[in-house]
Amino acid sequence: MIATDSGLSIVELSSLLDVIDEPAAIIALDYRILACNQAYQAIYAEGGQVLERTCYEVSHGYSVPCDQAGESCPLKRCHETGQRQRVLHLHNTPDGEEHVDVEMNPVRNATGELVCYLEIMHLVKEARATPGEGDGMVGRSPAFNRMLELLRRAAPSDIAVLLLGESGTGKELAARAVHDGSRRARGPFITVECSGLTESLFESELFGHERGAFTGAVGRKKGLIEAARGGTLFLDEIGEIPLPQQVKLLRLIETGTYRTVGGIEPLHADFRLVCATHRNLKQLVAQGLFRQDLYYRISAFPVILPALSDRPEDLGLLINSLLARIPGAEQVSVTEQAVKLLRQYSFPGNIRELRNILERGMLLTDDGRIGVQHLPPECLQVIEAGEAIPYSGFPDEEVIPLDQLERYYLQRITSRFSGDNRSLAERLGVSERTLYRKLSRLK
Ligand SMILES: Nc1ncnc2c1ncn2[C@@H]1O[C@H](COP(=O)(O)OP(=O)(O)OP(=O)(O)O)[C@@H](O)[C@H]1O
Repeated sequence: MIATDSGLSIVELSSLLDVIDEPAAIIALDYRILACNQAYQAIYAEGGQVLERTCYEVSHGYSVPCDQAGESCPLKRCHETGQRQRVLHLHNTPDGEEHVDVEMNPVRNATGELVCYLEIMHLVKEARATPGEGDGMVGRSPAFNRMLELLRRAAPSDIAVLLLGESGTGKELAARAVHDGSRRARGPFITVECSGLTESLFESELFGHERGAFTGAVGRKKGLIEAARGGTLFLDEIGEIPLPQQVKLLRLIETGTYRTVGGIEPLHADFRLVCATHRNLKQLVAQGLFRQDLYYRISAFPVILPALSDRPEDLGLLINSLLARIPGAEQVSVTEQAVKLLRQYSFPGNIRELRNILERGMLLTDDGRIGVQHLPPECLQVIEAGEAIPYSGFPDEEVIPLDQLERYYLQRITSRFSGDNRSLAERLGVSERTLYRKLSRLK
């Protein structure tokens, strides 16, 4: 059809698409693939043929269009709006299902009538949906995908991104993803850990200092702003910066210039700003602990990182990915029962805590299988509505050492028992001294 309209054969059209580096295809109004480039063929054909098959079948293995399979369909949205559409999808690739940023463009004839679509697949390198090599983000849950889509939208521009999320949710990895997806990706990525920086240290670290600027300044020192030239400056834990330093930061962001400590000449800064905090910045502003003007400067594009408990679908993937990344844990696995128990745990320390649990479990297991008995006691409680309730389903097939069982039980009973330790000891049939000794082992 399109080939006839344009006078080009399918072969010519496909070779025309080869000028596009990424996988690209011409899709008919009825979802059939009319032509595609070699990059598309390499990813989606798997040695077979893709022409005349539907895009949803080739990309997802679906028998119906994406919108009928519970996903947003860029083709349908393109048809409805007449505009270019971009959506993040999980697609079948030779490496398994991976994130793809799908761009759907309308193609019109001389009278302005929509005749087909040009689909370009931007492969997402900043995140993986299958366990594999590398140290970037992994995830495929709806909450993770929404966050990834926002990061990808923000990345190409120089807009200031503010990453908000609990500790251990992956804010540093997200900051890296913004950098890697930006036009500054070849430039430096400089992290500044803001908590614990005193006023003088803050200035000399950030701005650098001249020789003799203060006692001990024996030579000129390059500041982190200079180090970040042409790249990204990542200010981690920005909520911890005291007010006097906030003024200096604001001046830098507003004017784009700074002076080294002891220096006279104003220097031009050239960085993209990404900030992160686990604090509620708006609340800090209301309490007068964070400057409102600085808040608006750094929060042009806020992105909330989901807590691990908000992305339960990712737990298995994260476990496998983290095990592949922990040195020496490549051959280690987690038993089904232990995974079941982890699924019920709330992970207040998020992915960092999961990583710690796996590292610890790896050291405790002798046979390379992390079982229930290798999990820390806090995982053996189901947390519901903020209150600890006992986990009652100990698996029959895994032997739990009795002293661990005692610890679980003591932990559980002390959080629920309303009386004092004397009456608890009495009910447990031990002396108060014995109870104290046992309780002190829990800490
Ligand atoms: N999506 C993810 N996929 C794989 N690993 C992750 C992911 N998110 C976080 N991690 C891992 O979890 C750990 C904590 O991540 P990170 O330091 O980025 O968290 P954070 O939010 O910056 O924490 P904090 O606020 O305490 O600084 C790191 O080991 C990181 O590699």
